Amino acid sequence: MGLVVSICALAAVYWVLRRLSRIGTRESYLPPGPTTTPILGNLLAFPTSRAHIRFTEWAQEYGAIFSLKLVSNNVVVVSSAKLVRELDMKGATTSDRPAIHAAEIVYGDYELVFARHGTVWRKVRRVVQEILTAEKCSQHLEIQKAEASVLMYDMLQNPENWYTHTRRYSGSVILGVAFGIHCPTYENSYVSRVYQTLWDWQQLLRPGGIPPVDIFPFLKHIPNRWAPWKDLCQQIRNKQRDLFFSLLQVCEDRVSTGNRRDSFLEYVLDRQQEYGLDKEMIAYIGGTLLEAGTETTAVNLQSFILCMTARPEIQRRAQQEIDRVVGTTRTPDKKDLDDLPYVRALIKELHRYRPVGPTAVPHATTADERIGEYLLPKGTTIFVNLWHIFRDPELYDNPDEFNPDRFLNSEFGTKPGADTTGCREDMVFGIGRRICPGRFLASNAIAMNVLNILWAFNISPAKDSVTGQPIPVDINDSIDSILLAPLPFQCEIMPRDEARAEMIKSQYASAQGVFAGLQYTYETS
Ligand code: HEM
Repeated sequence: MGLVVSICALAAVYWVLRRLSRIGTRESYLPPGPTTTPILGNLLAFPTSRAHIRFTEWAQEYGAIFSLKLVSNNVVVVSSAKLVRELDMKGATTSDRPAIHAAEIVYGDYELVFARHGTVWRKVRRVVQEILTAEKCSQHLEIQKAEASVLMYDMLQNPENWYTHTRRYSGSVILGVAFGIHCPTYENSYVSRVYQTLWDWQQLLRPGGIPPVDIFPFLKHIPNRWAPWKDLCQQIRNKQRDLFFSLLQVCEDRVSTGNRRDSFLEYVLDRQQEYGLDKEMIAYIGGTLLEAGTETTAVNLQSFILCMTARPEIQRRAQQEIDRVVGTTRTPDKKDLDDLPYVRALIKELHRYRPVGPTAVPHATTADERIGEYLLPKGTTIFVNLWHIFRDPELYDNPDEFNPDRFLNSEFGTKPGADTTGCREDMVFGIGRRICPGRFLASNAIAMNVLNILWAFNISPAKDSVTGQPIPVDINDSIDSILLAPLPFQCEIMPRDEARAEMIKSQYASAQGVFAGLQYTYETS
């Protein structure tokens, strides 16, 4: 009897050890990837910053699809347009988000960007998609145009603060179209509150921002007194809710008093029953638009200024084209873009060269799915490495060069003979069913401001105060964050002539008429 017990005990130990030894080991059906270590897999090798660069190095070594084991979690990184097309087509099983415990605490399941694939996501996504169609966004072009006039005026009056002006601009546009609010300044405004909460949230989301609870779920159960990050999540949640619900209140008051501003949120409140939304969902719809639309658009503009500072000859060529079509007696209009092929190509090249989200937002599978020749089990996290796709030497000649001409020579900027399967113009906005619903609003913003800024200003490197020599900018510079934002840098922004400066001032004055219909705010609370 004793012998039987001993054999059983040994067998149990052997079984446990075998199971343990498999943890962290890559299964044969997964795509290849860097060598794993027992239990941890690739956890220690997972990049803690600028993931797109490390992912690109791995793609060069292991191919267009590779995998990482984070203990028992599977992560797959896709780095080719062809495979993105497969993801686009297999949206039914690849549209979830990975479970992120911090996001669960901060947002519950209400914030669209992080929401898991389920009833709430479907309901909210439908509404957001409906209010952000190209047609609905065109009804708000007046606000976007007026805000773009303010951006030009701010750059004229106070060019050294151009970085903050782009932030005010993008925040105030969303506040205008979503809530009917105009923020004339960055400081002490709703916009700076949005940036503060976004910053806190991104610090928390960074690898190492909190203990790895998503990989070691038992960490979730550590009592609050030993887990200060739980408090931090709660504080961010409280700050966000204060902001989201105070903005909702503004719109509810308008609806109830009839003092309307025709904003998205008023539209949603009117259809609350039809859409089956509760108050919580509506508040988070507004909050999501604000958080997802503000920094992304500003970063896009900041990258534009960076590229123009670094490449004056491209700037001149675009200005010459605009001058031929628009002239000097009026400011540009978005419709002018139809007659400006080089400027259109410049915008496409900007998205390729500096994608706002170089690894997009990770998706996750809701069922076992085949991508390429591999099996991705249910629950696999999928990153799309846009950075590598847009620098794929099989697709692009000299991919590290900022060169709008490539988009004049072919639809997707690709080199002659390249296989363009899966290439699409809006890939920078994401994949499949989760594609960015704000892409029409964002595209209007970039078009208007690129036209305005090139028409109005000459942008050049700042001069060293002692030597008078231009201070070169690093076109690859970026803040270490999920978005590829340039670090704030100095440049000279000068009106191209006095007549244009006067026109900027008069357009700014006319824009005040548009804002008169909106609620002004310097609100901080
Ligand atoms: C240049 C500007 C922008 C870029 C490059 C951008 C890019 C992206 C990307 C890559 C995603 C993830 C898509 C995916 O998971 O496959 C996304 C999601 C999202 N974006 Fe944008 N975005 C921009 C502006 C905006 C604006 C202006 C808004 C709204 C006003 C917005 C709202 C959203 C929302 C709500 C989601 C989450 C969609 C979901 O998960 O279902 N974005 N965006």
